[in-house]
Amino acid sequence: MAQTEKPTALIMIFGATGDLAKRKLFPSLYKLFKKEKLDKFAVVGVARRSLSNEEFQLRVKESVKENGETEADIDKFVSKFYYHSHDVTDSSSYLALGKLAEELDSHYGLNGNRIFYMAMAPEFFGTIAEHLKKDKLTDVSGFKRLVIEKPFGHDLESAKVLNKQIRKAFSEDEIYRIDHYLGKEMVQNIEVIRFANAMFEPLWNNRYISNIQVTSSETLGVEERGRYYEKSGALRDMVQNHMLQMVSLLAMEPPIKLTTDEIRSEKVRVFRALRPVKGEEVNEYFVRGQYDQGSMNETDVPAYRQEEMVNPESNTETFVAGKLMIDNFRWAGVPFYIRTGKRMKLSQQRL
Ligand SMILES: NC(=O)C1=CN([C@@H]2O[C@H](COP(=O)(O)OP(=O)(O)OC[C@H]3O[C@@H](n4cnc5c(N)ncnc54)[C@H](OP(=O)(O)O)[C@@H]3O)[C@@H](O)[C@H]2O)C=CC1
Ligand SMILES: O=C1O[C@H](COP(=O)(O)O)[C@@H](O)[C@H](O)[C@H]1O
Repeated sequence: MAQTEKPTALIMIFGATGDLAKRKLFPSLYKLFKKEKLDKFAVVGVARRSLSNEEFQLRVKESVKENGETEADIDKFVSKFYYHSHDVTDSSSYLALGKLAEELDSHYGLNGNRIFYMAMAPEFFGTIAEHLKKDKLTDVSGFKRLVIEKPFGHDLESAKVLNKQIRKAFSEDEIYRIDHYLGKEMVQNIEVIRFANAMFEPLWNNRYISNIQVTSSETLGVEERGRYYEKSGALRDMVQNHMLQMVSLLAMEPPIKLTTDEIRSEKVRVFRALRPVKGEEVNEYFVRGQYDQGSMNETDVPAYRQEEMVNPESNTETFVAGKLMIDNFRWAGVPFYIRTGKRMKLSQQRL
């Protein structure tokens, strides 16, 4: 598809009743729809709970409502949303999903294009990809894409296994491993400030910068995501992906071209220069914390251990702060301080 063409596709969201779908995916799709950046499309939401199409559409409607939106626009948008109740571990259910996909493809004239968005706990990513292939949902006449955010495995070994699983169903250029922080204006501005501004680049080094701080604090608690969060904690939920992406953009050398591959290579060089922290040094470099009960805007809020689907004795961290050192010529001696947490006093992302 040429960059200027408006996309036409069936979008399948796995985990369509969850937080990511509600807070990010539906509102983003609606913004594209309002700006007329989507051509023909339909959305199939997949999750276990039993919902009718109308109930699902109502949830989508609630998540996109903002001041000034017209009901008619929203109704037109949500009318393209369908719901398929399905446990992704149950093989028998994919055939029905495939049938629904074909019907919608032909009803809306979607040219056989399909986007599969994994808005579910990471342990399901590989299973879903394998089923999509086995049950022929990836046998399409148009393009197919798999979108995954994170966590991508929980260590190197599991990331490799996951890669193998998804590569059986999708080729490398069909897989979009994304990080939504890279779409934030503040993060996109890093490149502009650094590389399109002759004033800053000469100062961007250890001679003029004493330390760099990257903060992402949220006032939200874990909400209804206890099951997922218990296995992830702040370290895997925020640090290993978003925080390190920001550190790499701040620290990388100017790429020879502003292309995906060149930028990635420069980021990888930053990670190679990251000083490993030995087991016995962890306490010197990192602190972890967990939120207790308290009040936010005069409303009582529970402790992490009292949240739904959280072990009452959980030691999962909801706050992490740490110091990273990048041992290269540019950054020798400059600490990068990162901090992120839930149920903090302020919601802010700061560099
Ligand atoms: N929330 C966020 O801001 C962000 C989240 N992410 C990533 O997105 C993914 C999802 O996160 P999030 O939305 O927060 O998680 P949630 O726990 O809020 O949602 C999980 C979803 O998966 C569904 N689900 C769970 N088990 C099954 C199953 N066996 N079969 C079918 N559906 C199932 C749930 O619905 P039901 O119970 O009805 O089955 C629900 O819709 C995670 O990998 C997370 O890291 C990435 C960036 C931001
Ligand atoms: O990836 C995630 O990000 C959100 C925070 O993103 P933001 O765009 O709302 O700042 C976080 O709440 C969630 O736990 C995590 O999975």
